[in-house]
Amino acid sequence: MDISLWRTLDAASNRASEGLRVIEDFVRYGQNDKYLTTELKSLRHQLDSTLKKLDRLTSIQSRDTFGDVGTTLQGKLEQARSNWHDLLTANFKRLQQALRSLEEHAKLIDSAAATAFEQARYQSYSLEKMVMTTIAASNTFADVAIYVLIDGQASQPVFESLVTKLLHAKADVIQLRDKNLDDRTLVARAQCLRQQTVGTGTKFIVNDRPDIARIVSADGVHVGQEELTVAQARMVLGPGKLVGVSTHDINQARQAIRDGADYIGVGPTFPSGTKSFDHFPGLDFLREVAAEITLPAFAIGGITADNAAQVTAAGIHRVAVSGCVNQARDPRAVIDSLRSLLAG
Ligand SMILES: Cc1ncc(COP(=O)(O)OP(=O)(O)O)c(N)n1
Ligand SMILES: Cc1nc(C(=O)O)sc1CCOP(=O)(O)O
Ligand SMILES: [Mg+2]
Repeated sequence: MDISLWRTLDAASNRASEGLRVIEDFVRYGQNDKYLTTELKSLRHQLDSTLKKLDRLTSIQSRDTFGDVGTTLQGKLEQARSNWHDLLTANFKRLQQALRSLEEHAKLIDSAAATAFEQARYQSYSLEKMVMTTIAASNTFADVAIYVLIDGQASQPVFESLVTKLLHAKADVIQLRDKNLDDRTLVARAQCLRQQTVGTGTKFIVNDRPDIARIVSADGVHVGQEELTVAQARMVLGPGKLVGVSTHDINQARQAIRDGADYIGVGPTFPSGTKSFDHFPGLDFLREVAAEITLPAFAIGGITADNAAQVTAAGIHRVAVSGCVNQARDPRAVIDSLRSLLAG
């Protein structure tokens, strides 16, 4: 066996492991994201076990760091990482290029190892999407705590007046969720909500309908477990828009991350006057999400200023509410007290 092949495998395996470690450290210590850390760790272990199957000793013996012409060719760019995005992008690239090199060179000696490196490379593409989306979404929703769901109301003027109150109350997100209006009326309400929210800092999400979200240039869409997938919703909405997903158990929450959702609804937490449910994952589910997920998560279902402290005690500091705000005589007072409870 040509020693140069072992030298190449040694260098590429070190590069892959190092790139993966940088990403894992960032997600673990910088983001405190247990789920993503676990996924990255599992890829690292998988990679280690494939590398072990190759002849690691021969590979190390063939190492010639001082004779490597590449060690003195480091570009300026390699020392310059101006933000988390650059740092992660560079290290995912390093990982993927190293995996490709391992795959191509392993083909010369061990086709099973080559296939394993190929699988690891595909997994790294998915992980890149999950990590980058989660961190970007955490930034997008950094100051977002109160998400209000409203229906289309009895008329356009009544609707406009409700939206005006919610904007004065500084609701962070308003979702238009109406299961009864015909499409044209729904589009008219959505257009009105778009005009009222534009430039205010309040995000505008359409429930269920990426087509309507696109028509009115909403900020995003919210989909449920039996509706369009995140990828399908993005296909309709176009790039740069938010897609949220309802989740009712921890596996659905993990799947939403793998699908590249920007946020999740987690519930139902308590019995709700807005929608009826047979099953309540409740506070236990909120605790599970808080323990391992940093993708923005909004507790939903029967949340009011009277029980919001239980939500924060479960580790969730964002809520999506409907009844407690829309039926209040003073929506602003409710939003203010929710906000101070969530901040506490
Ligand atoms: C923020 C948020 N979370 C959950 C839901 C519920 O969505 P879904 O399960 O699709 O049910 P419907 O709202 O469509 O009845 C939501 N709308 N928003
Ligand atoms: C629409 C909806 N979805 C839920 C879920 O758990 O997925 S709970 C819910 C109702 C939210 O309204 P309220 O604050 O009035 O209970
Ligand atoms: Mg829905």
